[in-house]
Amino acid sequence: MFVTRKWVQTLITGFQPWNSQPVQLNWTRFNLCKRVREASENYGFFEIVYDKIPLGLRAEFFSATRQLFGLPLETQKKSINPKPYHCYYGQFPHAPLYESIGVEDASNYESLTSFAHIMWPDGHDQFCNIVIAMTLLRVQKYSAPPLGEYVTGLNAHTDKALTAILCDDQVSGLEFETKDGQWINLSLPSSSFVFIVGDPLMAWSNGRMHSVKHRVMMCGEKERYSLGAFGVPVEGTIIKAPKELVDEEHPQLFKDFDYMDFSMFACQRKQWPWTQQCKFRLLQESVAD
Ligand SMILES: O=C(O)CCC(=O)C(=O)O
Ligand SMILES: [Fe+2]
Repeated sequence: MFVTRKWVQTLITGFQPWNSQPVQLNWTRFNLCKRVREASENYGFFEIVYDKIPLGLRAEFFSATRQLFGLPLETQKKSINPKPYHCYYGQFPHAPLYESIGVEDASNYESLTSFAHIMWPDGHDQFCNIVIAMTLLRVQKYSAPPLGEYVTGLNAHTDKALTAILCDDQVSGLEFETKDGQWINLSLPSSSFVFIVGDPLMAWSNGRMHSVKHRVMMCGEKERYSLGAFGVPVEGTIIKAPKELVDEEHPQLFKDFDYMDFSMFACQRKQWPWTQQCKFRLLQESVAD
């Protein structure tokens, strides 16, 4: 499953701009785009039911993920990448249960095999074949909390990627904050994924889409693994609200900004993964003259 530029553009063209006629799409597609847009505006996340990935492959994927996190810590830390969120993260005092490993360009076999060679001296064909069939950018592990406790696995934050598509190994824990301030737990069926609107998509849509605050809370005896395919624009991408979404009634909320500058800015401030600080301020500061 890929989050392609075209796919994200479909979301954008699914908008019915305030000042023009609906985009000409066939009726089913138009309705789907409308529902995606409404969910993105009202909730900032929605469930994708996609049963084309065999459950066995999903299970194999999480077993490969367990193998990866089972490697010595020094090995996991070897995948160095200067780009934010693209390497090993973990051992944070604020989130002791949390660890993650990012793989850049994971749908590309060559970059995947070079990652596997860093992790395992002889490479790991099986790992690569499983991952390529799923596509990923980051895998997360949350250790089980102390018995009987309900503990934060990942603090509340909004995503700095354009979009995220997540699934887990059927150990629930992902929670979303609704617009009226309630936290709701999402237990995903094994054939589903969740789509999340990130801050840049919120800025790109001139504030129409809602970059929803979410967190991971852990309870019970099981550790939890999740997979996140994050939509990261190519270097040099400028996030700029389309003119159709800007008018007198809806002035441009954010200055145009370079995605990579924003991502570096968010990461350098060591906000991640605790970026619940007002995203508007973060975006505005990052693009300030
Ligand atoms: O592990 C999860 O389900 C959530 C991960 C997440 O929100 C993130 O990595 O930004
Ligand atoms: Fe997130």
